[in-house]
Amino acid sequence: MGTSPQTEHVLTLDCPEAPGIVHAVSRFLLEHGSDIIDNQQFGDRRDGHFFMRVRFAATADETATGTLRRDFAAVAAPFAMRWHLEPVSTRRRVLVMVSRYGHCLNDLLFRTRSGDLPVDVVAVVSNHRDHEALVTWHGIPFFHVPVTAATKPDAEARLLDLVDSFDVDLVVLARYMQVLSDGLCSRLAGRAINIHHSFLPSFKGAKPYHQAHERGVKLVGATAHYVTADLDEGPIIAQEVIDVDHSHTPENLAAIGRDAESAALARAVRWHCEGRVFVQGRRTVILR
Ligand SMILES: Nc1nc2c(c(=O)[nH]1)N[C@@H](CN(C=O)c1ccc(C(=O)N[C@@H](CCC(=O)O)C(=O)O)cc1)CN2
Repeated sequence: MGTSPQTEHVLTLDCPEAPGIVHAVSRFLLEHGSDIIDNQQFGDRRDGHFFMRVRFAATADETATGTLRRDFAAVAAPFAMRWHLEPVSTRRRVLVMVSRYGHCLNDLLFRTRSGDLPVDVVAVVSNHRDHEALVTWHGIPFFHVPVTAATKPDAEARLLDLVDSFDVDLVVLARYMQVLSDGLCSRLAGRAINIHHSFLPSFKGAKPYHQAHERGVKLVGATAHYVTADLDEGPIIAQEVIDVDHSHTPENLAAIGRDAESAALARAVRWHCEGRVFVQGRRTVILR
């Protein structure tokens, strides 16, 4: 359409299935002089729910996003839509939590530093000091928050203070080996992603590689999922698997698994931050 400068936005929405949803969205964009760049949608026939993600270019003036949001609210209401409209350039603010194993943290920091992952890691929290030097080298604030059964409530209150003070959009558990309380999980619902070092639902809990070795599996893997109060039960976002064989010890499996963990977690963080992930009960819909 126009040649005037444009700003790219992403509109994500979900609502009960109904006639005219796509028509209403495309008419709204046409009336606001916008070009659709790409569009993904899914209508779940089993539960009658509809999901949509549209990337579009709108006229680039500073009021564009506010105007689009104000006007889209009127389009969304009749369909009872849940929706978000965000400039593509918005970089999500991420707080990473880690314990002793640093491979997923290191991978996330490298990907964000190299521009591969469009997020800002604004803080790192750990119950150990192992990775303080790495995080400080990246110029990111590091917070040592030790956790014992007695100190867990204070530790979790400290984490929530940091989430608020750093205006965090997403908490990433990059091999953080403490179980979060029900209360913390509900405060972080839909904005905390964990990497579990197995191909769920197999080998939940601690020491999945030993469980895998004992069972004699031929694939090991990793699962990135939203954190819920039920350990390792959260909606799955991304999974990765790697071939293994009888010659691999549990330590070999853990070493092989590190690549799967880093890859699955980075993909889950990217998709979440690009607005591609919709939670539907215990499951997710990924529009990509
Ligand atoms: N509420 C939740 N908290 C956490 C989840 C989750 O799914 N829901 N995932 C874990 C990560 N994790 C597996 O992916 C995991 C971490 C820790 C344990 C565990 O049994 N921890 C022991 C302590 C271990 C230690 O101190 O090293 C415990 O907490 O008693 C199991 C699975 C992150 N949190």
